[in-house]
Amino acid sequence: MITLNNVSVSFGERVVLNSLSLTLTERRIAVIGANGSGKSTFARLLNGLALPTSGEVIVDGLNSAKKGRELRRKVGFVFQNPDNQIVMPVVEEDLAFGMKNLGFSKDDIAAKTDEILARYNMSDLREHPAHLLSGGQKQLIAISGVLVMDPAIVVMDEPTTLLDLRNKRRVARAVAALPQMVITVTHDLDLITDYDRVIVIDDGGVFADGPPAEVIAAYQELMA
Ligand SMILES: Nc1ncnc2c1ncn2[C@@H]1O[C@H](COP(=O)(O)OP(=O)(O)OP(=O)(O)O)[C@@H](O)[C@H]1O
Repeated sequence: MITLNNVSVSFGERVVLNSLSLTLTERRIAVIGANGSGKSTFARLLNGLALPTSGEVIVDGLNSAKKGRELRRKVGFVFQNPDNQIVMPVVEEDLAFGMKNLGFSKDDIAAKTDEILARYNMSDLREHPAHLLSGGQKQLIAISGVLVMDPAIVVMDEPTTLLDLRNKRRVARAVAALPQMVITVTHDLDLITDYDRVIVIDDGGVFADGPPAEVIAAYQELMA
């Protein structure tokens, strides 16, 4: 469970999020809103990449301002641009990187690498140079690099922006099959029609919050 208690975030004079109080328990939660409305900032709060200027974020009992390391272990974060996430030159090295940092054994790393590449039909990419992957392959490898670390919660910041329709569907299927709680920031309204809850951020606050059909309709009206 994630709780935001009166969370505000300001950058200098600019108040990006203003006194948000939310409890997040659903398995699939989407966060939508206009460009610059504060969605990425909201996502980054959830694993301590961004800290509240005031108020607090509590994730399964961990206060983000005090337990940053533990929080980042618990909450996997998929960045919008996979080039910011893929850090090693070869696919299998990249997948191993996070696991090594967490102290996984060699056997465990090999088994998890095999499993995740097979799961997404990418076993033939194991020794592929990461910079030569297509945008969609990179996005899937970036997501895989987070999933192999077994986070309890997955936060994704626009995971389908670079993708063609086929790869969007691959990512949507991959996300649908995850056992974890997933929070997705997105402009891709097709991706979230099956979600449990959609939150619209606007003007620093929550404009709408509820099931996809009615919240997406309210958002479309707001943007009209
Ligand atoms: N580290 C930072 N320092 C200063 N300003 C920031 C910082 N991070 C975000 N902002 C500002 O906060 C506002 C919200 O940014 P954010 O990236 O959260 O929006 P977003 O809703 O994710 O936008 P988009 O849909 O365009 O990705 C923007 O005006 C941005 O310039």
